[in-house]
Amino acid sequence: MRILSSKQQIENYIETAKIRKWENEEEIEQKVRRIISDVKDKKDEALLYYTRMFDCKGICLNELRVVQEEIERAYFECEKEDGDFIDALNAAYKNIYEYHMRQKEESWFYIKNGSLLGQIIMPLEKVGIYVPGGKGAYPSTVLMNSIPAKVAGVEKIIMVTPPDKNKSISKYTLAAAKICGIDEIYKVGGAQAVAALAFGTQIIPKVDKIVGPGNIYVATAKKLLFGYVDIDSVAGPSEVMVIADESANPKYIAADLLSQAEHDPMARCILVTTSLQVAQEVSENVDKMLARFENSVAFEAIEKNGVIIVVDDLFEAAEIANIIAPEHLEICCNDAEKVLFKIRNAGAVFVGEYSPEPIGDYIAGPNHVLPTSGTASFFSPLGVYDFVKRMSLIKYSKEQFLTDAPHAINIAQKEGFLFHANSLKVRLEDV
Ligand SMILES: NC(=O)c1ccc[n+]([C@@H]2O[C@H](COP(=O)([O-])OP(=O)(O)OC[C@H]3O[C@@H](n4cnc5c(N)ncnc54)[C@H](O)[C@@H]3O)[C@@H](O)[C@H]2O)c1
Ligand SMILES: N[C@H](CO)Cc1c[nH]c[nH+]1
Ligand SMILES: [Zn+2]
Repeated sequence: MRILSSKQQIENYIETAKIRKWENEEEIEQKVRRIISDVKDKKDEALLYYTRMFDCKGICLNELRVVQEEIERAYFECEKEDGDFIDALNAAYKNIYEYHMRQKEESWFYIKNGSLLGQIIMPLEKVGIYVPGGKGAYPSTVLMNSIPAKVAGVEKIIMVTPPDKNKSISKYTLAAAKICGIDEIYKVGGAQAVAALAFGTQIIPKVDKIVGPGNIYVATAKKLLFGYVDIDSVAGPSEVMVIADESANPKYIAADLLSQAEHDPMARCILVTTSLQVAQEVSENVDKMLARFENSVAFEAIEKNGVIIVVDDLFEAAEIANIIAPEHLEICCNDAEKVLFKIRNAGAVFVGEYSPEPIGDYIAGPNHVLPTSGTASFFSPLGVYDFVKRMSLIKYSKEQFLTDAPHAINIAQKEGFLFHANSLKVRLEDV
Protein backbone atom coordinates (compact mmCIF):
# COMPACT_ATOMS: atom_id res chain seq x y z
CA MET A 1 0.00 0.00 0.00
CA ARG A 2 1.11 3.59 -0.63
CA ILE A 3 2.53 5.17 2.52
CA LEU A 4 2.20 8.95 2.79
CA SER A 5 4.27 10.57 5.51
CA SER A 6 5.31 14.05 4.34
CA LYS A 7 3.03 16.99 5.14
CA GLN A 8 2.77 17.80 1.42
CA GLN A 9 1.74 14.28 0.43
CA ILE A 10 -0.89 14.17 3.15
CA GLU A 11 -2.28 17.61 2.26
CA ASN A 12 -2.51 16.65 -1.42
CA TYR A 13 -4.33 13.43 -0.58
CA ILE A 14 -6.83 15.19 1.67
CA GLU A 15 -7.47 17.86 -0.98
CA THR A 16 -8.47 15.22 -3.51
CA ALA A 17 -10.41 13.20 -0.93
CA LYS A 18 -12.36 16.36 -0.04
CA ILE A 19 -13.62 16.80 -3.61
CA ARG A 20 -15.21 13.35 -3.34
CA LYS A 21 -15.27 12.77 -7.04
CA TRP A 22 -14.88 9.41 -8.72
CA GLU A 23 -12.37 8.99 -11.53
CA ASN A 24 -14.98 8.60 -14.28
CA GLU A 25 -17.96 10.13 -12.51
CA GLU A 26 -19.31 12.09 -15.52
CA GLU A 27 -19.20 9.05 -17.77
CA ILE A 28 -21.01 6.89 -15.19
CA GLU A 29 -23.60 9.60 -14.56
CA GLN A 30 -24.31 9.96 -18.27
CA LYS A 31 -24.75 6.22 -18.64
CA VAL A 32 -27.07 6.03 -15.63
CA ARG A 33 -29.16 8.99 -16.92
CA ARG A 34 -29.65 7.11 -20.17
CA ILE A 35 -30.75 3.94 -18.39
CA ILE A 36 -33.17 5.91 -16.19
CA SER A 37 -34.70 7.72 -19.14
CA ASP A 38 -35.14 4.46 -21.09
CA VAL A 39 -36.83 2.71 -18.17
CA LYS A 40 -39.07 5.73 -17.59
CA ASP A 41 -40.22 5.72 -21.25
CA LYS A 42 -40.13 2.08 -22.25
CA LYS A 43 -40.71 0.41 -18.86
CA ASP A 44 -40.46 -3.42 -18.96
CA GLU A 45 -38.96 -3.40 -22.46
CA ALA A 46 -35.98 -1.36 -21.24
CA LEU A 47 -35.77 -3.26 -17.98
CA LEU A 48 -35.42 -6.52 -19.87
CA TYR A 49 -32.99 -4.99 -22.37
CA TYR A 50 -30.58 -3.82 -19.65
CA THR A 51 -30.98 -6.99 -17.56
CA ARG A 52 -29.98 -8.98 -20.61
CA MET A 53 -27.10 -6.60 -21.36
CA PHE A 54 -25.54 -6.52 -17.87
CA ASP A 55 -26.64 -9.65 -16.05
CA CYS A 56 -28.26 -12.51 -17.95
CA LYS A 57 -28.48 -12.75 -21.74
CA GLY A 58 -31.21 -15.39 -21.99
CA ILE A 59 -33.72 -14.18 -19.41
CA CYS A 60 -37.36 -13.50 -20.44
CA LEU A 61 -39.83 -11.01 -19.02
CA ASN A 62 -41.95 -13.66 -17.31
CA GLU A 63 -38.85 -14.94 -15.51
CA LEU A 64 -38.05 -11.65 -13.78
CA ARG A 65 -40.40 -12.23 -10.86
CA VAL A 66 -39.25 -14.82 -8.32
CA VAL A 67 -42.01 -17.34 -7.68
CA GLN A 68 -42.79 -18.75 -4.23
CA GLU A 69 -41.60 -22.19 -5.23
CA GLU A 70 -38.09 -20.83 -5.98
CA ILE A 71 -37.94 -19.31 -2.51
CA GLU A 72 -39.08 -22.49 -0.78
CA ARG A 73 -36.61 -24.58 -2.80
CA ALA A 74 -33.74 -22.22 -1.97
CA TYR A 75 -34.52 -22.36 1.74
CA PHE A 76 -34.77 -26.14 1.67
CA GLU A 77 -31.44 -26.46 -0.19
CA CYS A 78 -29.70 -24.13 2.28
CA GLU A 79 -31.02 -26.15 5.21
CA LYS A 80 -29.86 -29.38 3.60
CA GLU A 81 -26.43 -27.99 2.72
CA ASP A 82 -25.73 -26.38 6.10
CA GLY A 83 -28.36 -26.02 8.81
CA ASP A 84 -25.95 -23.78 10.73
CA PHE A 85 -26.37 -21.14 8.03
CA ILE A 86 -30.10 -20.89 8.80
CA ASP A 87 -29.24 -20.70 12.51
CA ALA A 88 -26.72 -17.94 11.76
CA LEU A 89 -29.32 -15.95 9.80
CA ASN A 90 -31.79 -16.34 12.66
CA ALA A 91 -29.17 -15.26 15.22
CA ALA A 92 -28.36 -12.20 13.10
CA TYR A 93 -32.08 -11.48 12.68
CA LYS A 94 -32.55 -11.50 16.47
CA ASN A 95 -29.67 -9.07 17.11
CA ILE A 96 -30.63 -6.73 14.27
CA TYR A 97 -34.27 -6.75 15.36
CA GLU A 98 -33.36 -6.04 18.99
CA TYR A 99 -31.17 -3.09 17.96
CA HIS A 100 -33.74 -1.59 15.61
CA MET A 101 -36.63 -1.92 18.08
CA ARG A 102 -34.83 0.75 20.09
CA GLN A 103 -35.14 3.16 17.15
CA LYS A 104 -38.92 2.94 17.11
CA GLU A 105 -40.55 6.34 17.35
CA GLU A 106 -43.98 6.81 18.95
CA SER A 107 -46.67 9.30 17.95
CA TRP A 108 -47.16 12.04 20.53
CA PHE A 109 -50.04 14.33 21.51
CA TYR A 110 -50.75 17.07 24.02
CA ILE A 111 -53.79 19.05 25.09
CA LYS A 112 -53.67 22.84 25.44
CA ASN A 113 -56.81 24.80 26.42
CA GLY A 114 -58.94 21.94 25.20
CA SER A 115 -57.15 21.70 21.83
CA LEU A 116 -55.45 18.50 20.75
CA LEU A 117 -52.06 18.82 19.01
CA GLY A 118 -49.69 16.11 18.00
CA GLN A 119 -47.45 14.24 15.62
CA ILE A 120 -48.58 10.95 14.12
CA ILE A 121 -45.93 8.46 13.04
CA MET A 122 -47.01 6.55 9.93
CA PRO A 123 -45.10 3.72 8.27
CA LEU A 124 -44.49 4.07 4.53
CA GLU A 125 -46.84 1.89 2.50
CA LYS A 126 -44.55 0.45 -0.14
CA VAL A 127 -40.75 0.38 -0.16
CA GLY A 128 -38.17 -1.01 -2.54
CA ILE A 129 -35.05 -2.64 -1.14
CA TYR A 130 -31.93 -3.07 -3.24
CA VAL A 131 -29.86 -6.14 -2.46
CA PRO A 132 -26.55 -6.24 -4.34
CA GLY A 133 -25.72 -9.30 -6.36
CA GLY A 134 -23.19 -8.36 -9.00
CA LYS A 135 -20.03 -9.83 -7.49
CA GLY A 136 -21.55 -12.12 -4.91
CA ALA A 137 -24.48 -12.85 -2.64
CA TYR A 138 -25.67 -10.52 0.10
CA PRO A 139 -28.12 -12.38 2.37
CA SER A 140 -27.00 -10.14 5.24
CA THR A 141 -28.21 -7.10 3.30
CA VAL A 142 -31.70 -8.62 2.98
CA LEU A 143 -31.83 -8.60 6.79
CA MET A 144 -30.35 -5.13 7.17
CA ASN A 145 -32.74 -3.60 4.61
CA SER A 146 -35.94 -5.30 5.67
CA ILE A 147 -35.81 -5.59 9.47
CA PRO A 148 -36.07 -1.83 10.11
CA ALA A 149 -38.90 -1.68 7.55
CA LYS A 150 -40.74 -4.46 9.39
CA VAL A 151 -40.18 -2.77 12.76
CA ALA A 152 -41.58 0.45 11.29
CA GLY A 153 -44.68 -1.41 10.07
CA VAL A 154 -44.21 -1.07 6.27
CA GLU A 155 -47.01 -2.90 4.47
CA LYS A 156 -45.21 -4.05 1.36
CA ILE A 157 -41.50 -4.71 0.80
CA ILE A 158 -40.38 -5.20 -2.79
CA MET A 159 -36.89 -6.55 -3.26
CA VAL A 160 -34.72 -6.25 -6.36
CA THR A 161 -31.41 -8.03 -6.92
CA PRO A 162 -29.61 -8.93 -10.15
CA PRO A 163 -29.74 -12.49 -11.49
CA ASP A 164 -26.63 -14.46 -12.39
CA LYS A 165 -25.91 -15.76 -15.89
CA ASN A 166 -28.15 -18.79 -15.22
CA LYS A 167 -31.22 -16.66 -14.44
CA SER A 168 -30.88 -17.44 -10.74
CA ILE A 169 -30.60 -15.51 -7.53
CA SER A 170 -28.33 -16.92 -4.85
CA LYS A 171 -30.15 -19.45 -2.68
CA TYR A 172 -28.60 -17.79 0.38
CA THR A 173 -30.20 -14.47 -0.53
CA LEU A 174 -33.56 -16.14 -1.13
CA ALA A 175 -33.38 -18.03 2.18
CA ALA A 176 -32.81 -14.71 3.96
CA ALA A 177 -35.77 -13.25 2.05
CA LYS A 178 -37.98 -16.09 3.29
CA ILE A 179 -36.90 -15.51 6.90
CA CYS A 180 -37.64 -11.78 6.53
CA GLY A 181 -41.01 -12.29 4.84
CA ILE A 182 -40.29 -10.18 1.75
CA ASP A 183 -43.49 -9.66 -0.27
CA GLU A 184 -42.21 -9.56 -3.86
CA ILE A 185 -38.79 -10.27 -5.38
CA TYR A 186 -37.58 -9.31 -8.86
CA LYS A 187 -34.44 -10.46 -10.64
CA VAL A 188 -33.24 -7.05 -11.75
CA GLY A 189 -30.27 -5.01 -10.62
CA GLY A 190 -28.24 -1.87 -11.25
CA ALA A 191 -29.61 1.52 -12.29
CA GLN A 192 -32.44 -0.13 -14.25
CA ALA A 193 -33.81 -1.77 -11.10
CA VAL A 194 -33.71 1.51 -9.18
CA ALA A 195 -35.45 3.34 -12.04
CA ALA A 196 -38.12 0.62 -12.26
CA LEU A 197 -38.94 1.03 -8.57
CA ALA A 198 -38.99 4.81 -8.88
CA PHE A 199 -41.37 5.01 -11.88
CA GLY A 200 -43.06 1.63 -11.83
CA THR A 201 -43.20 -0.64 -14.89
CA GLN A 202 -45.80 -3.11 -16.07
CA ILE A 203 -44.42 -5.78 -13.71
CA ILE A 204 -42.68 -3.78 -10.96
CA PRO A 205 -44.78 -1.54 -8.70
CA LYS A 206 -43.79 2.05 -8.05
CA VAL A 207 -42.64 2.51 -4.46
CA ASP A 208 -42.50 5.44 -2.03
CA LYS A 209 -38.87 4.95 -1.09
CA ILE A 210 -35.84 2.99 -2.29
CA VAL A 211 -33.24 1.89 0.24
CA GLY A 212 -30.15 -0.25 0.22
CA PRO A 213 -26.59 -0.35 -0.95
CA GLY A 214 -25.08 -1.08 -4.31
CA ASN A 215 -22.20 -0.33 -6.61
CA ILE A 216 -21.56 3.05 -8.24
CA TYR A 217 -24.36 2.54 -10.82
CA VAL A 218 -26.90 1.83 -8.10
CA ALA A 219 -25.71 4.69 -5.89
CA THR A 220 -25.74 7.15 -8.82
CA ALA A 221 -29.25 6.08 -9.87
CA LYS A 222 -30.57 6.59 -6.34
CA LYS A 223 -28.99 10.05 -6.23
CA LEU A 224 -30.48 11.05 -9.59
CA LEU A 225 -33.94 9.70 -8.78
CA PHE A 226 -34.30 11.42 -5.43
CA GLY A 227 -37.34 13.64 -5.81
CA TYR A 228 -39.30 11.15 -7.91
CA VAL A 229 -38.96 8.85 -4.97
CA ASP A 230 -37.40 9.11 -1.53
CA ILE A 231 -34.07 7.41 -0.83
CA ASP A 232 -32.25 6.49 2.36
CA SER A 233 -28.70 7.67 1.59
CA VAL A 234 -25.93 7.23 -0.91
CA ALA A 235 -24.62 3.80 0.13
CA GLY A 236 -22.09 3.08 -2.61
CA PRO A 237 -18.78 1.21 -2.81
CA SER A 238 -17.62 0.22 0.68
CA GLU A 239 -15.00 2.10 2.67
CA VAL A 240 -13.02 1.49 5.81
CA MET A 241 -10.65 3.75 7.69
CA VAL A 242 -8.56 2.54 10.62
CA ILE A 243 -7.02 4.90 13.14
CA ALA A 244 -4.17 3.14 14.93
CA ASP A 245 -1.37 3.92 17.36
CA GLU A 246 1.74 1.87 18.13
CA SER A 247 -0.27 -0.56 20.30
CA ALA A 248 -2.41 -1.81 17.38
CA ASN A 249 -2.00 -5.27 15.85
CA PRO A 250 -0.84 -4.89 12.19
CA LYS A 251 -2.19 -8.31 11.22
CA TYR A 252 -5.69 -7.39 12.41
CA ILE A 253 -5.59 -4.03 10.66
CA ALA A 254 -4.45 -5.56 7.36
CA ALA A 255 -7.23 -8.16 7.60
CA ASP A 256 -9.86 -5.49 8.30
CA LEU A 257 -8.71 -3.27 5.41
CA LEU A 258 -8.91 -6.23 3.04
CA SER A 259 -12.37 -7.19 4.32
CA GLN A 260 -13.76 -4.11 2.61
CA ALA A 261 -11.41 -4.20 -0.39
CA GLU A 262 -13.03 -7.44 -1.53
CA HIS A 263 -16.42 -5.74 -2.05
CA ASP A 264 -15.53 -3.68 -5.09
CA PRO A 265 -12.50 -2.48 -7.08
CA MET A 266 -13.79 0.99 -6.12
CA ALA A 267 -13.71 0.23 -2.36
CA ARG A 268 -11.54 2.59 -0.28
CA CYS A 269 -9.21 1.31 2.45
CA ILE A 270 -7.32 3.86 4.53
CA LEU A 271 -5.06 3.50 7.54
CA VAL A 272 -4.14 6.60 9.56
CA THR A 273 -1.46 5.84 12.12
CA THR A 274 0.95 7.60 14.43
CA SER A 275 3.46 4.75 14.04
CA LEU A 276 5.71 4.30 11.00
CA GLN A 277 6.43 0.75 12.16
CA VAL A 278 2.70 -0.12 12.24
CA ALA A 279 2.39 1.46 8.77
CA GLN A 280 5.13 -0.73 7.34
CA GLU A 281 3.94 -3.91 9.04
CA VAL A 282 0.33 -3.37 7.89
CA SER A 283 1.55 -2.88 4.34
CA GLU A 284 3.58 -6.13 4.51
CA ASN A 285 0.62 -8.03 5.97
CA VAL A 286 -1.71 -6.73 3.27
CA ASP A 287 0.71 -7.99 0.60
CA LYS A 288 0.98 -11.39 2.27
CA MET A 289 -2.77 -11.79 2.64
CA LEU A 290 -3.42 -10.64 -0.91
CA ALA A 291 -0.95 -13.25 -2.17
CA ARG A 292 -2.60 -15.94 -0.02
CA PHE A 293 -6.22 -15.24 -1.06
CA GLU A 294 -5.53 -14.26 -4.70
CA ASN A 295 -8.57 -11.97 -4.86
CA SER A 296 -8.39 -9.72 -7.92
CA VAL A 297 -11.15 -7.34 -6.71
CA ALA A 298 -9.36 -6.70 -3.41
CA PHE A 299 -6.04 -6.40 -5.23
CA GLU A 300 -7.42 -3.70 -7.53
CA ALA A 301 -9.08 -1.80 -4.67
CA ILE A 302 -5.85 -1.76 -2.65
CA GLU A 303 -3.81 -0.74 -5.70
CA LYS A 304 -6.16 2.10 -6.63
CA ASN A 305 -7.67 3.28 -3.37
CA GLY A 306 -5.53 1.84 -0.60
CA VAL A 307 -3.46 4.33 1.36
CA ILE A 308 -1.56 4.59 4.65
CA ILE A 309 -1.17 8.02 6.20
CA VAL A 310 1.41 8.57 8.93
CA VAL A 311 0.50 11.45 11.25
CA ASP A 312 2.09 13.12 14.26
CA ASP A 313 -0.71 12.51 16.74
CA LEU A 314 -4.17 11.03 17.17
CA PHE A 315 -5.91 14.41 17.05
CA GLU A 316 -4.60 14.89 13.51
CA ALA A 317 -5.87 11.38 12.73
CA ALA A 318 -9.35 12.25 14.04
CA GLU A 319 -9.37 15.44 11.99
CA ILE A 320 -8.57 13.47 8.82
CA ALA A 321 -11.40 11.06 9.64
CA ASN A 322 -13.81 13.98 10.03
CA ILE A 323 -12.80 15.39 6.63
CA ILE A 324 -13.05 12.06 4.80
CA ALA A 325 -16.17 10.92 6.72
CA PRO A 326 -15.62 7.20 6.06
CA GLU A 327 -18.41 4.65 5.96
CA HIS A 328 -16.65 2.55 8.63
CA LEU A 329 -14.11 3.81 11.11
CA GLU A 330 -12.12 1.47 13.34
CA ILE A 331 -10.27 2.95 16.31
CA CYS A 332 -7.42 0.69 17.41
CA CYS A 333 -5.55 2.69 20.03
CA ASN A 334 -4.66 2.54 23.70
CA ASP A 335 -6.84 5.51 24.46
CA ALA A 336 -9.60 4.76 21.97
CA GLU A 337 -12.38 6.60 23.85
CA LYS A 338 -10.38 9.82 23.70
CA VAL A 339 -10.25 9.54 19.90
CA LEU A 340 -13.91 8.48 19.72
CA PHE A 341 -15.08 11.73 21.30
CA LYS A 342 -13.27 13.70 18.58
CA ILE A 343 -15.14 11.92 15.77
CA ARG A 344 -18.07 13.73 14.15
CA ASN A 345 -18.28 12.13 10.72
CA ALA A 346 -18.43 8.37 10.12
CA GLY A 347 -21.18 5.90 9.20
CA ALA A 348 -20.29 3.47 11.99
CA VAL A 349 -17.46 3.48 14.51
CA PHE A 350 -15.82 0.26 15.74
CA VAL A 351 -13.82 0.56 18.94
CA GLY A 352 -11.13 -1.86 20.11
CA GLU A 353 -9.50 -4.97 18.72
CA TYR A 354 -12.54 -7.21 19.15
CA SER A 355 -14.75 -4.96 17.07
CA PRO A 356 -13.56 -5.71 13.53
CA GLU A 357 -15.72 -4.25 10.77
CA PRO A 358 -17.20 -7.62 9.65
CA ILE A 359 -18.76 -8.19 13.10
CA GLY A 360 -20.90 -5.16 12.24
CA ASP A 361 -21.55 -6.40 8.70
CA TYR A 362 -23.22 -9.55 9.92
CA ILE A 363 -24.21 -9.97 13.52
CA ALA A 364 -23.76 -7.12 16.02
CA GLY A 365 -27.15 -5.50 15.38
CA PRO A 366 -26.51 -1.98 14.01
CA ASN A 367 -27.30 -1.55 10.33
CA HIS A 368 -24.60 -2.20 7.74
CA VAL A 369 -26.27 -0.01 5.10
CA LEU A 370 -24.18 3.08 5.63
CA PRO A 371 -23.38 6.34 3.84
CA THR A 372 -20.26 6.46 1.66
CA SER A 373 -18.22 8.97 -0.42
CA GLY A 374 -18.05 11.52 2.38
CA THR A 375 -21.83 11.64 2.82
CA ALA A 376 -21.52 10.43 6.42
CA SER A 377 -21.12 14.12 7.27
CA PHE A 378 -24.88 14.49 6.66
CA PHE A 379 -26.46 11.03 6.16
CA SER A 380 -27.11 8.41 8.86
CA PRO A 381 -27.12 4.60 8.85
CA LEU A 382 -30.29 2.99 7.48
CA GLY A 383 -32.80 2.77 10.33
CA VAL A 384 -36.44 2.51 11.36
CA TYR A 385 -36.68 6.31 10.93
CA ASP A 386 -36.16 5.78 7.18
CA PHE A 387 -39.41 3.86 6.90
CA VAL A 388 -41.79 6.25 8.61
CA LYS A 389 -43.19 9.66 7.89
CA ARG A 390 -44.74 12.15 10.24
CA MET A 391 -48.19 13.76 10.09
CA SER A 392 -49.17 16.75 12.22
CA LEU A 393 -52.53 16.79 13.99
CA ILE A 394 -54.55 19.91 14.89
CA LYS A 395 -57.96 19.65 16.62
CA TYR A 396 -58.72 23.13 17.98
CA SER A 397 -61.19 23.93 20.73
CA LYS A 398 -63.56 26.89 20.33
CA GLU A 399 -61.92 28.64 23.31
CA GLN A 400 -58.42 28.40 21.83
CA PHE A 401 -59.75 29.45 18.41
CA LEU A 402 -61.23 32.66 19.86
CA THR A 403 -57.86 33.49 21.45
CA ASP A 404 -55.64 32.70 18.47
CA ALA A 405 -57.73 33.61 15.42
CA PRO A 406 -57.21 37.42 15.76
CA HIS A 407 -53.42 36.90 15.67
CA ALA A 408 -53.72 34.66 12.65
CA ILE A 409 -55.95 37.24 10.90
CA ASN A 410 -53.38 39.93 11.59
CA ILE A 411 -50.51 37.91 10.07
CA ALA A 412 -52.67 36.84 7.09
CA GLN A 413 -53.49 40.49 6.33
CA LYS A 414 -49.82 41.46 6.43
CA GLU A 415 -49.12 38.67 3.98
CA GLY A 416 -51.90 39.98 1.74
CA PHE A 417 -53.83 36.71 1.97
CA LEU A 418 -57.36 38.02 2.49
CA PHE A 419 -59.09 34.70 1.94
CA HIS A 420 -56.98 33.22 4.72
CA ALA A 421 -58.16 36.00 6.98
CA ASN A 422 -61.72 35.48 5.76
CA SER A 423 -61.70 31.78 6.65
CA LEU A 424 -60.99 32.78 10.24
CA LYS A 425 -63.28 35.83 10.31
CA VAL A 426 -66.41 33.99 9.15
CA ARG A 427 -66.13 31.82 12.23
CA LEU A 428 -65.45 34.72 14.62
CA GLU A 429 -68.49 36.56 13.23
CA ASP A 430 -70.71 33.59 14.06
CA VAL A 431 -69.77 33.55 17.74
N1 LIG B 1 -22.39 1.25 1.70
C1 LIG B 1 -23.03 0.17 2.07
O1 LIG B 1 -23.82 0.20 3.01
C2 LIG B 1 -22.80 -1.14 1.36
C3 LIG B 1 -23.28 -2.35 1.89
C4 LIG B 1 -23.10 -3.53 1.17
C5 LIG B 1 -22.50 -3.48 -0.08
N2 LIG B 1 -22.05 -2.29 -0.56
C6 LIG B 1 -21.50 -2.15 -1.90
O2 LIG B 1 -22.42 -2.75 -2.79
C7 LIG B 1 -21.73 -3.01 -3.99
C8 LIG B 1 -22.11 -4.34 -4.57
O3 LIG B 1 -21.70 -4.27 -5.91
P1 LIG B 1 -21.91 -5.39 -6.95
O4 LIG B 1 -21.35 -4.91 -8.24
O5 LIG B 1 -21.41 -6.67 -6.38
O6 LIG B 1 -23.49 -5.58 -7.07
P2 LIG B 1 -24.66 -4.56 -7.46
O7 LIG B 1 -25.90 -5.37 -7.39
O8 LIG B 1 -24.59 -3.32 -6.68
O9 LIG B 1 -24.37 -4.17 -8.98
C9 LIG B 1 -24.56 -5.05 -10.02
C10 LIG B 1 -25.30 -4.31 -11.13
O10 LIG B 1 -24.48 -3.24 -11.60
C11 LIG B 1 -24.83 -2.97 -12.94
N3 LIG B 1 -23.61 -2.78 -13.72
C12 LIG B 1 -22.47 -3.50 -13.64
N4 LIG B 1 -21.59 -3.05 -14.55
C13 LIG B 1 -22.19 -2.05 -15.24
C14 LIG B 1 -21.80 -1.21 -16.32
N5 LIG B 1 -20.60 -1.30 -16.85
N6 LIG B 1 -22.69 -0.28 -16.74
C15 LIG B 1 -23.92 -0.15 -16.18
N7 LIG B 1 -24.34 -0.95 -15.16
C16 LIG B 1 -23.49 -1.87 -14.70
C17 LIG B 1 -25.59 -4.14 -13.47
O11 LIG B 1 -26.90 -3.74 -13.74
C18 LIG B 1 -25.60 -5.14 -12.33
O12 LIG B 1 -26.88 -5.70 -12.19
C19 LIG B 1 -20.24 -2.88 -3.69
O13 LIG B 1 -19.81 -1.65 -4.20
C20 LIG B 1 -20.21 -2.88 -2.18
O14 LIG B 1 -19.09 -2.20 -1.69
C21 LIG B 1 -22.21 -1.13 0.12
N1 LIG C 1 -19.40 -4.03 4.39
C1 LIG C 1 -20.64 -3.86 3.68
C2 LIG C 1 -21.05 -2.42 3.85
O1 LIG C 1 -20.16 -1.58 3.26
C3 LIG C 1 -21.73 -4.78 4.16
C4 LIG C 1 -21.51 -6.23 3.91
C5 LIG C 1 -22.43 -7.17 3.60
N2 LIG C 1 -21.78 -8.34 3.50
C6 LIG C 1 -20.53 -8.15 3.74
N3 LIG C 1 -20.35 -6.85 4.01
ZN1 LIG D 1 -18.46 -5.93 4.19
